[in-house]
Amino acid sequence: SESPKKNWSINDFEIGKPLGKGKFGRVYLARESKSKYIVALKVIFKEQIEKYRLQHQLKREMAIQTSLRHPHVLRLYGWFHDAERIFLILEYAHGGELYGELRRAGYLSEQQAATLNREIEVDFGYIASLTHALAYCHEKHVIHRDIKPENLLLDHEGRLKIADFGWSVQSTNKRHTMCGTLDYLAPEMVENKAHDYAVDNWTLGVLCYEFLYGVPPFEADSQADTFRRIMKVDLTFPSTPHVSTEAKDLILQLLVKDSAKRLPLDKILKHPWIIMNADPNGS
Ligand SMILES: Clc1cnc2c(Nc3ccc(N4CCOCC4)cc3)nc(-c3cccnc3)cn12
Repeated sequence: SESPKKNWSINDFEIGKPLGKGKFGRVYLARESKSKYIVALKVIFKEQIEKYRLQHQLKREMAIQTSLRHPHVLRLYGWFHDAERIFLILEYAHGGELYGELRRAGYLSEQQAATLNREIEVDFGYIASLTHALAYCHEKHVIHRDIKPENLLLDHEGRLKIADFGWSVQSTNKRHTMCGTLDYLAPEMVENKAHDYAVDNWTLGVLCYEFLYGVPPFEADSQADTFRRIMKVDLTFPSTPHVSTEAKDLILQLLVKDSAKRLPLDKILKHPWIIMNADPNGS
């Protein structure tokens, strides 16, 4: 909704059920009283932000997410604050977390993971959608750096929405800050080396593997072992479930240690695995 710049307050909203817990607060279903428009209200406690000195990061997340307009990026409509809390007015993703779907299903079909066609319109599956969204973010000089199933939401039609730009950065040059969870970290992040856009390409490879096998590729019992597996790119493909050689080929072209050698986003969309799953006459 293109609401004109308005200084919102909590009295403009009816708060509904909690949708989930974020790192620094909770997310609630909410409705704007006048328009009856449904939103997600993310409540962040100032004292938590001050304690971890994340004010600038939160400001950056808000500036970035407000500036991004893409069908696969969750909208941030605006924000307001009171004495102890900051409220983000976010697009409500009716389908909840992709994580939930992945855990319920165990793993996704190749069609669902790569791309899928709907009678009504060409719609893209998760990897294709993510690639389009990341290409858009990279055009706007934004590296997300924290793409993981928990940050991927689904709308009422099951379309993917990237949320939680808490760790993204407006990339002017190479970044050095450590962030994100372990499983999805590219080697250069794990080594706390300079990194750039290509970290998101690596993460696409991690997610592609996880969508098809139900577990991330470098999962291990301890953080140290996960680090080691990432640094060695210790990648194995279980024989089950049957995954096509094209899917494995794409994963192998993304999980490459040398960030300059990872398949660029535009080439991902032309990869045989994506093409063969975009069934042109609708399925
Ligand atoms: Cl931001 C934002 C926008 N929309 C959401 C959302 N939407 C949403 C919809 C529906 C269901 N349910 C659908 C029926 O089955 C039960 C779950 C959950 C979340 N969830 C979260 C969230 C955050 C943290 C943990 N867990 C969920 C954040 N969101």
